[in-house]
Amino acid sequence: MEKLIIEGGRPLEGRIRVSGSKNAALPILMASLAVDGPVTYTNVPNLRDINTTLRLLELLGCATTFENGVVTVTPGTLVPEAPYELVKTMRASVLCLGPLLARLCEARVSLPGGCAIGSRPVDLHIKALEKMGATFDLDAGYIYGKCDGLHGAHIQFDFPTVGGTENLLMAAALAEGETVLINAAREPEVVDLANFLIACGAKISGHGTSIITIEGVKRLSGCEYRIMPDRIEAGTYLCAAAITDGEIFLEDCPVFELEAVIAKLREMGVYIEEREGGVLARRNGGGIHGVDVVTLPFPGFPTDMQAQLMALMCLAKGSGMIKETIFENRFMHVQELKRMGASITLDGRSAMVRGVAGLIGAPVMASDLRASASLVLAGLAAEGTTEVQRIYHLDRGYENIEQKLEAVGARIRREQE
Ligand SMILES: CC(=O)N[C@H]1[C@@H](OP(=O)(O)OP(=O)(O)OC[C@H]2O[C@@H](n3ccc(=O)[nH]c3=O)[C@H](O)[C@@H]2O)O[C@H](CO)[C@@H](O)[C@@H]1O
Ligand SMILES: C=C(OP(=O)(O)O)C(=O)O
Repeated sequence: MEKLIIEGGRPLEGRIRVSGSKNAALPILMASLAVDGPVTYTNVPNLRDINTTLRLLELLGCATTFENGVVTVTPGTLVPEAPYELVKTMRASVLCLGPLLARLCEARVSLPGGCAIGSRPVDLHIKALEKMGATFDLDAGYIYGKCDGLHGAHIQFDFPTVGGTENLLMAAALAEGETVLINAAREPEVVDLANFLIACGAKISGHGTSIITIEGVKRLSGCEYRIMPDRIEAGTYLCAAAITDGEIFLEDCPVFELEAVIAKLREMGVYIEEREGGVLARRNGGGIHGVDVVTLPFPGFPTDMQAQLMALMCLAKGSGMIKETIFENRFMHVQELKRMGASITLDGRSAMVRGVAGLIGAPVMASDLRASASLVLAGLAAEGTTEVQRIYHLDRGYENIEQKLEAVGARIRREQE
C-alpha cells in the first residue's frame, strides 16, 4: 500500500489544469454498451476507476484502448454478466444494467453493496426498469434482470437519484416509445451523459431539468465525445488555494457546474474570479469565516465537496455547521481531522466545526475518496509532516494529484507504507 507524505505550511501558487470528470466519464464509458459502433472519448482522466471500467467493458465483450486521455471502445459480442470482483471495487459498475437490458434483454450484475460512506441501494433503478417491462430476481448477490424488450414509461423517482437517472437514460434511449423521467437528477454529469447519447443519435430533451423525455430509437451509432471537466477536482483545488493562503489559476474549470461551491467559498472570504480559460482563487485579504452548509442534489452544495470544505472550515474564524443529507456515513474524515488538531463535534448527520488557529501534521488514515482529499488539504495547511495512509481511495478520483500539487509548490511525495 502507498501513502502520501506532505510537508505542510507552504502557500500554493501557480496553474493547475482540471482533468476530465470521473463521475461523468464512468457512466458515459458504460453507455458504450448501448452503442452499436466504435466510440472515441477524449479528456478521459487516468484513474483507477476508469481502468476498472475498461476491464469491465472488456469482460462484457468490448475491445478498449486508453492512451493520453483518449479511450476507444469497440463493442463486440456482448456478454450479460458483471462479476462481483469488479463491481465491489466500483459502485458505478451497476450502470451497465440499463444498457445491457436494452441491448441483450438480460443482465446479471452483482449488487454493489455498501461502502465506507453508507449503503448504496439501487432499488430506485430496479423499480424504474420494472416499469419499462423488466423483471428481476436476486441470485447469490447478483440481480438478474430480463425482459422481452423494454418499453417507454412514465417514471416518478422518489428521490432524484443520479445513478438511477443515468441507468434509465441509457435503457430508455433504446426502448420502444417514449419515457418520461420525473424528479430526475439534474447533476451536470447526467447532462453530459445525455449529451453523449444525443451525439450517438438518441432523442432526449429536458436533461438538466427535473423532467427528462426520451423517445427511444432503434440503434445508437458511434461518435467522438469530450468528457466534461471534473467539478469536484476543481472545487478541491479551489480549497487548496484558500487553505494554504496561496493563489491558484485553474485551467478548464467549470463555473456554472460549481456555482454552489463557489458561492460558499466566497461567503467564507475566498476571492474567486472567472477569467478567460479558467478561474483564479485566493484569499480575500483576510482570513476564512465559518459558514453553514447543507449537502443537497444539484444545484445544491454537492456531497462530494463536503469533506474538502470541512478541512477548510477547520481553519476558519468562528464556527459553522455542516449537514450531510445524501449519505448517512460521510463523516469518516472527522476523527482524522481531529487528530490534526481540528475542533469538530458530530451529532448524527451534522458536524459543528469550530475554527482553530492552526493544524498540526500527523499520520492519518484515508477511509474514502473525498475524505482522503480533505486530509490532503489539511496536510497542505498543517505545520509539520502529515502522512496520509491508504491513498488507493484517492487514486480512484484524482489524476496525478501529487504532480499537480508539486507543480504549484507543495512538498508532497508518495511512498510505500
Ligand atoms: C444526489 C447525489 O448527490 N448523488 C451523488 C451520489 O450519486 P449515486 O448515483 O451514487 O447516488 P444516488 O444519487 O443514486 O443516491 C443518492 C441518495 O439516494 C439513495 N438511493 C439511491 C438509489 C436508490 O436506488 N435508492 C436510494 O435509496 C442513496 O442511498 C442516497 O442517499 O454519489 C455520487 C458519488 O459520491 C455523487 O457524485 C452524486 O452526486
Ligand atoms: C463517492 C464517490 O464516488 P463513487 O460513487 O464512485 O463511490 C465520489 O466521487 O465522491
